Amino acid sequence: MAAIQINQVEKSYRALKALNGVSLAIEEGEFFGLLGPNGAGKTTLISILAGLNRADAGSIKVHGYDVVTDYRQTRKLLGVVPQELVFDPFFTVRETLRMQSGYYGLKNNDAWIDEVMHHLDLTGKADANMRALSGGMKRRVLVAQALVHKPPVIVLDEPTAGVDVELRQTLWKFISRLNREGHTVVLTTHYLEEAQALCNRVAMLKAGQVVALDATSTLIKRIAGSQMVLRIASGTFPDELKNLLLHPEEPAFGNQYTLRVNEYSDVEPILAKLRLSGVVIEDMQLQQADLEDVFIQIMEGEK
Ligand SMILES: Nc1ncnc2c1ncn2[C@@H]1O[C@H](COP(=O)(O)OP(=O)(O)OP(=O)(O)O)[C@@H](O)[C@H]1O
Repeated sequence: MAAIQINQVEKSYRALKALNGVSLAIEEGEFFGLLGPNGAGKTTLISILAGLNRADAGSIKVHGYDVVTDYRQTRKLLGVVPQELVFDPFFTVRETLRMQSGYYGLKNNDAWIDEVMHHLDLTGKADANMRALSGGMKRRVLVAQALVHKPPVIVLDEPTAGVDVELRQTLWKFISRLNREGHTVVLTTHYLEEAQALCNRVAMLKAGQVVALDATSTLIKRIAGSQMVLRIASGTFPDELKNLLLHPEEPAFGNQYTLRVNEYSDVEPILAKLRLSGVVIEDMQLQQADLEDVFIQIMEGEK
């Protein structure tokens, strides 16, 4: 059974179709990335999943339970870290986490609360009032709050937007550990490097539709290929290689040319053609394409 089964979900805000028939299944134990430019519909999808918003059509199931009709079950299965920081400023960190535990009917949850605070480097702030915390610290509490009931499915909406490197590392270490222990993790982020490093599989949303859905490594291999960056010391770049340029419509950047190569065996014939046309190479680098290249290609609509 899928951890999350999203079936033909539609949502409009007046004339704007924020989600236009989204379907995808996230398996138990996956570390899944939900990517897309601003306004693609990621937060709308997560808020429907979390029961904070209603779909106009379609359904979402968590471990087989419907997020609308079986809300009591799905809210126990899910731990959602929202994008926005909303807190009661008069409570301490520990009180906030105890209250959240109470909300799930958990008494005597202190051992786990202590462990979560420890892993998120919050122990030193346990008795500080929420209003006295920095934005980064508040975000840690938001993560801790979503984890008090040890949810099997953890959903993080832009958890690292605007936070420092230290928190990112602390957070990813802890979330990766929970994932290794069997928790399903769904992440939205604009940091594609982060998504590439963490997510086994990603979906890309564009204008409310899924435009790519695959293993991260497959997407990178299938779509982007590698790049060869050449700097020419002398000679003229031959016309017959211009079809390999990554951006043939743009003028060359200084003496630098970026070519698309699919395999290492493509490199030698390119070098031979350059040599024949009298080009002397000053510098050459082969760069493996990354998720950002894939993202840009897909969002521009060329596959
Ligand atoms: N409550 C609302 N009322 C009207 N329009 C909304 C509302 N919430 C979202 N939208 C619109 O729906 C579209 C999808 O928004 P959503 O926040 O889901 O995108 P997103 O992919 O999460 O974007 P971001 O990366 O900026 O967080 C956007 O065009 C947004 O302006």
